[in-house]
Amino acid sequence: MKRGVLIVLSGPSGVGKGTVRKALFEEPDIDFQYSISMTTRQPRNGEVNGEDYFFVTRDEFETEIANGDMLEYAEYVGNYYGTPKKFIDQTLAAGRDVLLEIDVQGALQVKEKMPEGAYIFLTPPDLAALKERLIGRGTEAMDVIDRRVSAATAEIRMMANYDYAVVNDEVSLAVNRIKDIIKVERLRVNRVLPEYIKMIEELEA
Ligand SMILES: Nc1ncnc2c1ncn2[C@@H]1O[C@H](COP(=O)(O)OP(=O)(O)OP(=O)(O)O)[C@@H](O)[C@H]1O
Ligand SMILES: Nc1nc2c(ncn2[C@@H]2O[C@H](COP(=O)(O)O)[C@@H](O)[C@H]2O)c(=O)[nH]1
Repeated sequence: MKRGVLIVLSGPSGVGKGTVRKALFEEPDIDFQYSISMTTRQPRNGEVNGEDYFFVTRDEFETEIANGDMLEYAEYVGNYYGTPKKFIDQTLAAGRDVLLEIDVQGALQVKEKMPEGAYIFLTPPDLAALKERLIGRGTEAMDVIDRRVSAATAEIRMMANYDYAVVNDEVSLAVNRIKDIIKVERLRVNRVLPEYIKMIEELEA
């Protein structure tokens, strides 16, 4: 059985990864599994355990690390964030496509282990827009926003380590760009080539 496609959507906090991912998953032709991350950060209003994140204590997170259960993890602005390994292994082995939405440190760790994935860096039009988005979201205090914007300047320098860069100027445009990347990736891993061959045969008939 063929393995699923691994897409890693990454980029600075506030660039719009979650917004773009949710819009992407509403597209009728997208059938990806979403990897729910684990974090030690406190839930925001409306966030649901097991849907947005698995919210755990630092001790619980460190036990997962010690047991080798994390595909990757990073400490970001004072909290742990990481990707449970079992879900990724099982989903890909079952031939299902999976999307990770993670920070830059984590994405580069996954790339070391799974270079066959597609690594997409979502970038803001500029840093001022990034800060405005974080302020507009209204979920972090100003000192945390400043730390996230400061982390972003180092993260944007890592863009060249990715396979693709996508500007999130408008959500619908970013979604279409990512859908094009997914098509290319499916062709690359030979998953839809038969459909194209059938199309060519029909055109030639
Ligand atoms: N293209 C866009 N234009 C304007 N605002 C946007 C755009 N994309 C997202 N936003 C807004 O920016 C804010 C941050 O978006 P979002 O929470 O999706 O970012 P994120 O990258 O997932 O952040 P984090 O990594 O911190 O979870 C939200 O208020 C969202 O509505
Ligand atoms: N390395 C990882 N980073 C992750 C993961 N899940 C989310 N994140 C990133 O953390 C920051 C902050 O997230 P927030 O929800 O507190 O705003 C952001 O860049 C996320 O993309 C993960 O599993 N591993």
